[in-house]
Amino acid sequence: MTLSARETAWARIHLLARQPGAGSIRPLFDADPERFERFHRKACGILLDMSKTSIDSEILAALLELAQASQVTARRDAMAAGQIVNQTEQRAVLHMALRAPRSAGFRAALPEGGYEDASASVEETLERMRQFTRAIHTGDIRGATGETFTDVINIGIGGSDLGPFMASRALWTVRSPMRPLYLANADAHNWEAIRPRLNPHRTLMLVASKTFTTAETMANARVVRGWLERNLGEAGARRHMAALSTNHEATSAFGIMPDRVFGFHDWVGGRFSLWSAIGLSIALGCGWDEFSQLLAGARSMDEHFLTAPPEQNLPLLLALITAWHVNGLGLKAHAILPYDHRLSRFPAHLQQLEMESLGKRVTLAGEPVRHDTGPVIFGEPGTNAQHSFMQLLHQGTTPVPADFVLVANPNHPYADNHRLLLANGLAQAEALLRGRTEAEVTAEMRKAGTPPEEIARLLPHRLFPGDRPSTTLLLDRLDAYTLGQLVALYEHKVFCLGALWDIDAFDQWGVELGKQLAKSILPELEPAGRVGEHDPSTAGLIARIRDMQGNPN
Ligand SMILES: O=P(O)(O)OC[C@H]1O[C@](O)(CO)[C@@H](O)[C@@H]1O
Repeated sequence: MTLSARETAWARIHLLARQPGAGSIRPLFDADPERFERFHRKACGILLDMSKTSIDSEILAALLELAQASQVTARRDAMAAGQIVNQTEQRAVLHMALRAPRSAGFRAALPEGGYEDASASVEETLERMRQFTRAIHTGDIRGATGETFTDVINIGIGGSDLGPFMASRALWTVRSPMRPLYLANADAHNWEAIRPRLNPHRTLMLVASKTFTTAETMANARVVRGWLERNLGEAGARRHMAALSTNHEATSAFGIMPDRVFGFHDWVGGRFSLWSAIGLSIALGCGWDEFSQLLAGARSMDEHFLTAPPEQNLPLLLALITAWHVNGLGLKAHAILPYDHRLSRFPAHLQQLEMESLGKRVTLAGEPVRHDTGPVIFGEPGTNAQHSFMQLLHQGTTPVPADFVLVANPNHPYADNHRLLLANGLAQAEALLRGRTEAEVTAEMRKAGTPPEEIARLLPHRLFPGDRPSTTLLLDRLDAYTLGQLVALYEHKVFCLGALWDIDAFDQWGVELGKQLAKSILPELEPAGRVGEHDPSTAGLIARIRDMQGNPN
C-alpha cells in the first residue's frame, strides 16, 4: 500500500515520538549550548522561545514536512482569497478582512457563486462605528434625559462576549472614555451584580449577537431593556440601545433603531469577531484609537502569517509545537499562563477560540479523524496560577505543556512588583524544565539540618521530575497594537492546527444538542410543567428540582 505524503509525514512524527528519550528536553540543552539561540524566533515584536520543548532539528523538520504535506500554506491562501474554507457551513472565513485596509481587496466567495466585496463593507461599518463612538464620547449623542453616556454594557455570550471582554480588560485604564461592562451569563445573578453599578440615564446597552437568537443573550437583553424602560419609558429606552448583529430583521423586531445596528457578515465566526462590530464596546470603553491600534496590530500579524517562510512563521510554529505535544507525545491538556494581569481574560478567550475550533472528531470529509485533535485549554494569569493548579504541572503524573506570556515592560511604575512577576514566570518555566533531583533535595534538607529519617520520608514528595515542556512568548510591552498581534497569532495557530488535522476549525455543531435539549426541558421547569422523556438521571434531577421549588411532579 502506498502512503500519501500526509500519511508518511504523520508516520514520521509517530516514529520520532517513539524513539528512546523522545519528550526529554534537558539532554537537548546539555548537547547544544546554543539551543536557545537556535530554537527561538522573533517576529512582529514577539519572541517565541520553543527551546523548552523536546523539539529538536529533526523533529522540527518532520513537523514542517507535515505542514507541507497538509497543505497549510495552500489552505491559508485559500482562506485569504475568500474561498469557502468553512465547508460544513459553506462560508468563507475572513476575519483578516476586518483589520485590513480597503486597498487589501478581500473578497468573500458566496455559496451560490460569485464574490462579495468584503473590504468595502468592513470599511463602511468601521466608519459608522467610528462616528458613533465619537458622537457618544463628545456628547453629540446623549441619553433620553440629555445626560452623556458614561457606561456601556455589552450583552452577549461566547465570541460576542469573550473577545471584547478580554480586550477591554487588557486596554481599559482610568483615563479611558467610558466604563465597559459585560453581561453574558443567563444566570440573572450576573445582572444583579452589575445593576447597582449602573445609572440607567447614563447607560448604553449593546446587544451583541451574530444570530440575535442566542437564548441567553436575548433573555438578558429583555431584562436590561425592561430596566431601561421602567426608568426611561419605551421611547427613551430605545435611545439607549444598539445592536451588533448580522440579523437585521431580529434587531428591528427587538426595537433597535436601524441606524443603531452595526452589522457584519457570516464570514466572521463568533470567536473571531472581536475585530468586527462585535468590538464596539472596546472602542466605546477604551477609545477609538485603541481599537484602531488593536486592528493594526492584528493586521501586522496577518501579514507575517501570510508571508513569513514556514520555519519562521510564528503561528505555524505554535501549531506544530501543539501537534507534537498532542499527537507525538499524547499530551492532551494545554495551559495558558499570561504573566500580566491585564491578560486575565486571555485564557478564557483562548478556551473558546481553541476548543470550539479544534474540538472535532471527524475530518472535513466526514471521516473519523486518525489523530487526536484539540487539547483541553485552561489557564489563569500568573502569579495566581502558581498558587492554584501549578502543583499538578510540576508533580502530576502527566506533563501539561504551558504557554508563558511575559511582558518585559509594564504600564505602571511599580518596578519591584514587575520584577517579582517576571522572576516568577521565568522560574516556573525553569522549574518545569529543570526539576529537582534526589541529590539536590537531599543536600538542601541536610543543609537545613533535617534528620536522615525525615529526609527519607519526605524525599519522594519533594522530587520534581522536570523535563516538562513550555513555550514562552515574550513581548516588549502590552498595548493595543501588541495585543492585536498576540490574539491574531493564536487565531492563526488555530487555523494551522485545523489544516494539520484536516478538520473544519470554523464550525461548532457540538454546541447544538445541548441548546435543543435545554429548549425541551424549559417548559418542564414551569410551575405547571410535567417531567418529560429523559434518561433516569435527568428525569430524577428535574423531579427533585420541582420538589425543591414546591411544584408537583
Ligand atoms: O453571537 P451569537 O450568535 O449570539 O453566538 C454566541 C456564541 O454562541 C456560539 O454559537 C456557541 O453556542 C458561539 O460560536 C458564539 O460565539
